[in-house]
Amino acid sequence: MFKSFKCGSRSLEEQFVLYGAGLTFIFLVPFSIYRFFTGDLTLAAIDMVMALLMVLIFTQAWQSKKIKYLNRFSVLMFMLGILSVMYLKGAETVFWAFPAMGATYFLLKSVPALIANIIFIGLTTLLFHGKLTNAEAMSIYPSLALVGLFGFILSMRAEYNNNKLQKLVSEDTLTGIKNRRSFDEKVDEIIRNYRRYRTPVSMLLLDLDQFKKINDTKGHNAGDQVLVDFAKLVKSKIRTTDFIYRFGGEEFVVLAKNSSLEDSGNLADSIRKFIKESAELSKHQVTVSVGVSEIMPFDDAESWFRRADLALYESKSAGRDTVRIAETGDDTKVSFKALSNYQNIKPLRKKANYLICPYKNTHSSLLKDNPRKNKSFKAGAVKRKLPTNSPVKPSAKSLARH
Ligand SMILES: Nc1nc2c(ncn2[C@@H]2O[C@H](COP(=O)(O)OP(=O)(O)OP(=O)(O)O)[C@@H](O)[C@H]2O)c(=O)[nH]1
Repeated sequence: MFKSFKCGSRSLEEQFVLYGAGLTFIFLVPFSIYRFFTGDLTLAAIDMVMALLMVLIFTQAWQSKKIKYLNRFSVLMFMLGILSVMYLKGAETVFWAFPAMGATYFLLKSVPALIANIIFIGLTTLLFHGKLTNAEAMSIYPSLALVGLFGFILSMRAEYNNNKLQKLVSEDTLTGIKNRRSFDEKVDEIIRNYRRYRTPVSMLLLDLDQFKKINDTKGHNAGDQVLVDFAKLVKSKIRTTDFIYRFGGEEFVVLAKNSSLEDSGNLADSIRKFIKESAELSKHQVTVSVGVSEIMPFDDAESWFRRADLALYESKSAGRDTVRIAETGDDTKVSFKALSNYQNIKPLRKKANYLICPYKNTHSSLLKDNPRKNKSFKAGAVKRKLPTNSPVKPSAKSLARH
């Protein structure tokens, strides 16, 4: 139910299992001891077994953080425990069923929790079959059914609100694609995975060219529609395993998984062409500049993004409607490895709108040479300001690199 919300390093759902198992253990142990000393050995044993199972659930949740199966297991244990108590002690202990039924809605999603509760009520009916007076049956079964029903409605409402909230914080309201916040989260996740599996991932930073002109000449609504169409078109061009985000304003990012610098360069160039030739956008003469960088072993979120941003800057400087790739390479061990990955990239240099920008000693010199070096990656969109009398001629510095 709380799947998406994180609190510290553990999700609320994980915390709930930990607190739930811990508190249930603390609650059950005195009961077990009391029953032991009052001679109720069977119930004392059931309480103790339940308490030990709570210790098991707690330690598993603490270590593995995979609480999906633990939740199901907890529900099963709760229900079996209550059914055993009701079997041994009779209908007067049925009130223990209510907290157990309520707990299922915290531990499972609403529909599985409802199913679990229906099964529980069915088993309770079998257990009490022929043992209840009509008056008892008329109060026990409807009350169990109502707890199950209201729990379900509450849980559905919480899930609905949770999903709505999740959408609000993670999506861009104009284009419907994921927003900057989701991008930050995904980049962190990709970097964590990359450090472990070393699967290549590239970042394509896309910036619409002279977008201000569209707003100024055709109005803000037309500008909005261009952004919507642009997001839709790029989304249709990338693989379903890739991700697209609106980074801010007229700037978008694609994260291409399992994609080397060369593959991503080709992808970026095909997006550039696709946008230029698309029926929806060509009437506004929309073009896009793209900067591409591939994640490197030494990267953090900022340095990876910074390379794509520099490549985009080069792309804008070179007259817009182009793709630039930030190629890493220096004499350090890390970059030597990186260089050997790019042996096949040379043919791309021949393409007119497609040039490779080798940034030497990427990690340190990027931050040293970049005029926006003090801007924090997380602090807001970095903006580059270029002369608006497009097309800007490729800068001598940029061409000199090649
Ligand atoms: N319609 C609309 N315009 C937006 C939105 N967000 C940002 N903008 C506009 O996007 C424009 C961006 O302008 P600039 O940063 O000068 O960039 P540009 O005109 O694309 O020029 P270059 O990037 O240098 O090619 C600004 O006029 C913003 O007002 C939006 O959600 N809708």
